[in-house]
Amino acid sequence: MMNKLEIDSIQLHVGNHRQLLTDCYLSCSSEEIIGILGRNGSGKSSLFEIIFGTLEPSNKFIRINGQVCKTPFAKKLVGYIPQTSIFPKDATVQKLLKFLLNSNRFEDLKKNKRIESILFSKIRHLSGGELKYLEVSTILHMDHPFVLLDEPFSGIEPIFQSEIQDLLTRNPYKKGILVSDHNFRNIMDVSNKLFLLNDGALVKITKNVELEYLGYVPKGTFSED
Ligand SMILES: Nc1ncnc2c1ncn2[C@@H]1O[C@H](COP(=O)(O)OP(=O)(O)OP(=O)(O)O)[C@@H](O)[C@H]1O
Repeated sequence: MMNKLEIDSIQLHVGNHRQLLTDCYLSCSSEEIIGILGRNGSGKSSLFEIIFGTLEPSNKFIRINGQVCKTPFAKKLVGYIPQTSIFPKDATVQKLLKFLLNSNRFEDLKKNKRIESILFSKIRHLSGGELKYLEVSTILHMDHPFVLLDEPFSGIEPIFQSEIQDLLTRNPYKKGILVSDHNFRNIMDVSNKLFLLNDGALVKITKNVELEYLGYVPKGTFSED
């Protein structure tokens, strides 16, 4: 089944009436990977929490398959991997996966060599790369039709960055994916659509050089001079 997530009219104020998000529109369909770039503090994590349903802005409009949805997480429509892990540290990987996944999906994920090799380890003993790989592969095997990934490549060694990219592009259960990170090349490699969160608005990027014009990357990153 093809699913569609639409967000619109997001208004978020923080602190002393500062308006952090003013004009965010995007739509994401099954199998689409949408990359969201933005400078530190531009509001990417806040936007994800709003879409997930755990941060309440002054205004929002979120529709899933045409239905307005106030708390997508409660209806298991959206899964979220935040920057900092929330997986329970004392559980073993196997125990956690059996809890989070149905038996078919568990068997499926267990075939993955990386997962197989850490199955009996405790979460607290995984390396940063192993943990992020586990989190991303797990959320992609859960039931939510949409997944939000906040900085899955940050602080991760190159081999794992590339393996996490592979997880996203394989996307076996055809989820709609929103992914943000400061490693813009990883994001550009995996995404079908790219946005820059700039001055509170989601700006659609169609040519890489626009990221220079908007002051997100240094001059010369994509242009000749
Ligand atoms: N309740 C609050 N009161 C004051 N400022 C806030 C509040 N919540 C968020 N902010 C500010 O809003 C900004 C956006 O934060 P957010 O974490 O969403 O940005 P981000 O783009 O994910 O940043 P980063 O890339 O550094 O993780 C930050 O400057 C933060 O300090």
